[in-house]
Amino acid sequence: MNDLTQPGMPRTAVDPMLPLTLAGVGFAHRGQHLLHDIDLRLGAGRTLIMGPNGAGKSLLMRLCHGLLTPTSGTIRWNGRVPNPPLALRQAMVFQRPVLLKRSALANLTYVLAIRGCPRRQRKARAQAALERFGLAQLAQRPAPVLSGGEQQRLALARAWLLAPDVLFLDEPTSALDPAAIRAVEEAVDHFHHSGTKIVMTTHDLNQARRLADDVVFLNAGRLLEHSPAERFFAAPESSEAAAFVRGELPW
Ligand SMILES: Nc1ncnc2c1ncn2[C@@H]1O[C@H](COP(=O)(O)OP(=O)(O)OP(=O)(O)O)[C@@H](O)[C@H]1O
Repeated sequence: MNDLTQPGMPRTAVDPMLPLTLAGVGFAHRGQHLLHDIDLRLGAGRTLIMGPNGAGKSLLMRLCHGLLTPTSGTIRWNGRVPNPPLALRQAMVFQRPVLLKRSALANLTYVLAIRGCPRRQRKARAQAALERFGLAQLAQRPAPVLSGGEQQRLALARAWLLAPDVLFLDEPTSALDPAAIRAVEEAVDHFHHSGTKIVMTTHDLNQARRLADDVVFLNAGRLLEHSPAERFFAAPESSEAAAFVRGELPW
């Protein structure tokens, strides 16, 4: 199997994944309702999911990515129910990326191998990805000893090799210094400009202002607002979102 397209060239044009639509999606665990009746339609561009701690942002992303199954409602990708081929066209980067205890380079050649990339192409493609994300000098360094920012970029380089149509990022910069945050934001830009749909959570209002095309605002497991970013920041509809934008809702 050689399932990889060239990184930076999502297959959206030939076989669109989007829109992603959620209808009446809920998630309950041990009788506790954590997400309630979410209706949402996401098209292209950068969607930032915002809201206070415990609002359900990560849960919502995990449901969209297929790591969890809704206990009510439906999720559709351009009308299709989630299935393994559609899952392969998505990637997710976590706040603390899960990396192999091998070199940075080996983390990348491994993912190429399991996606069926011919052995002779793996090293060059992995090195190109390391270069793109500013990690070329660190190719032989074991991934566990990389700094937080470097690990994040390695996780992004790995996702880049998968050429995802959709990339989910769960608080990818929360523990990083300003230079590392900028590097991750540039990396997100690479994806965006190559046509990858971005769905990302952040607690950083300034980052959301820099990156967002549209904002999904959650509070206590409910979707209170989904608006173009400009409108969300200038004139939020709900009192909760207005307080949040003023920095008054607790994180
Ligand atoms: N797999 C799970 N099973 C049961 N409960 C969960 C699960 N994942 C999250 N929760 C609970 O659901 C609620 C929402 O969690 P979630 O991680 O989505 O919040 P969040 O908005 O991402 O918060 P934060 O900003 O703190 O990261 C929390 O109360 C959490 O404890």
